[in-house]
Amino acid sequence: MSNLLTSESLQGRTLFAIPKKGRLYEKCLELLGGADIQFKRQHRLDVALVQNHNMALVFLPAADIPRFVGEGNVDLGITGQDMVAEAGDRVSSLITEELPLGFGKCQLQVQVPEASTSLKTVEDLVGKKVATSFDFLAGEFFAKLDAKVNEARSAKGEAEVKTKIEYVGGSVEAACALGVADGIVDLVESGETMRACGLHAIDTLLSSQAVLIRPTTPHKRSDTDLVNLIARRLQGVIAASKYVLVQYNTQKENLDKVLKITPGRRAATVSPLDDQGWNAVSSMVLRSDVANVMDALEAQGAHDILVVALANCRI
Ligand SMILES: Nc1ncnc2c1ncn2[C@@H]1O[C@H](COP(=O)(O)OP(=O)(O)OP(=O)(O)O)[C@@H](O)[C@H]1O
Ligand SMILES: O=P(O)(O)OC[C@H]1O[C@H](OP(=O)(O)OP(=O)(O)O)[C@H](O)[C@@H]1O
Repeated sequence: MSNLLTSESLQGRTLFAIPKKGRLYEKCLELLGGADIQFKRQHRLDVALVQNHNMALVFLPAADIPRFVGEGNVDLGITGQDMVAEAGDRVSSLITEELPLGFGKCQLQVQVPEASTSLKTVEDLVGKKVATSFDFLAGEFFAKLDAKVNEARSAKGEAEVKTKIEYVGGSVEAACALGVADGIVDLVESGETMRACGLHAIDTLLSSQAVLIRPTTPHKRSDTDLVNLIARRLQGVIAASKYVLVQYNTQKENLDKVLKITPGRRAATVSPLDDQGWNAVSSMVLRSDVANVMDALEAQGAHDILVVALANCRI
């Protein structure tokens, strides 16, 4: 295979857009590995041919992926739900959110200096300056708020006010300290960045996580079977990360009680043990519940409780 990537080498290939850097990048690579999508990304190249499928990966800024997917330039993409919303109704109406991916979880929040005595609610920011990289969503949010506040103001004969949305490309949290803005709209996960900058959140515009997206109307070039196959594989990897398999032995007289604790997704598998009076049980359990489930099983007399991680699954 030639090392040179040209539009000809992409011809006929299904195109899958992946964030080229940032918070979602590493997780996306793990996901692709789990789905056995094999590729080598050459230094400085934002396109990589997939070796075991008629597919190419295109590494793009997370913010551009909704538009490329919506307009059918690529057949599949991963980005944040925040980016889909920020792309606006025209683009998001062209996109189907195929699968929430369970990582890149964060919230888009309005933040103001914690020490401020005059800025306590979002209404206090009306007519002031707000810095953000999400100028569409923040613009929509404050336009509605402006309208509400202005209705009350006009009833009192007061002049209209308009909140000024100031676009900044990054390090948004610095805007208040630098005097560029009175408040900001930015993403919060742990809240560490916000607190380190002396800010606190006073409202939430949306909650977001990474999502697999595809064009609602596939491009005529698109290989729908391959797109569906990849989506199913990714779904398997995500499900495997959410669940574990719990296996244990129980006396038959306790079976009803332990099956209430581990009912399984469809039903638990119950097998005889080579010891009359005992059964072996295996059941899928949400990873986040597993410690509580083990405690409860032990309290009901279950023995030899094992938790097995799933490398992959189809459910
Ligand atoms: N702190 C965070 N925790 C979890 N997910 C986040 C966090 N910050 C951002 N994200 C998610 O990752 C996406 C990409 O954000 P990121 O800050 O990595 O952007 P980027 O594309 O690297 O751009 P830039 O570095 O220029 O800001 C966001 O749209 C959001 O969905
Ligand atoms: O609540 P926290 O866990 O502190 O995360 C929030 C921070 O993460 C994102 O920025 P990132 O670190 O990705 O860099 P950026 O500012 O360059 O976008 C976001 O813009 C916040 O600054």
